[in-house]
Amino acid sequence: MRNIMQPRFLVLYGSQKGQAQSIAEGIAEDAQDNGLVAELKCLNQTDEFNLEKENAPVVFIVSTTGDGEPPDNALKFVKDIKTKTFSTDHYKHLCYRHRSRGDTE
Ligand SMILES: Cc1cc2nc3c(=O)[nH]c(=O)nc-3n(C[C@H](O)[C@H](O)[C@H](O)COP(=O)(O)O)c2cc1C
Repeated sequence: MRNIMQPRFLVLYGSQKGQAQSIAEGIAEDAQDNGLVAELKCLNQTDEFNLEKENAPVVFIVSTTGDGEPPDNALKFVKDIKTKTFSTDHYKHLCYRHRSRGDTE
């Protein structure tokens, strides 16, 4: 059971071949070892996180596949973000870091 006093953050990953997922899992394990609670979710688990209301820090770990494409399990998330129109302060509340995985610039 989660101790409500433990600082929580959210780790969201998108991964085609597993490397980004493995890094995300490593972050979650390290967090647990250091007294933090990391909720690990794939970006396609959209009913299990809500960035509109998220007040904990969010870490995105996302790889690139194809020709600069998002991985299959991040496609819907990316498509939704790209097709919606947001106000400039829509995600102002969000504290996040993004780590991309790829082999080209
Ligand atoms: C088929 C394929 C396509 C890739 N396309 C890109 C790309 O367009 N840009 C890039 O920076 N890296 C590309 N990469 C490199 C991957 O992003 C990199 O190996 C990454 O670590 C894979 O993470 P994953 O295992 O989580 O999918 C590609 C790799 C593969 C196998």
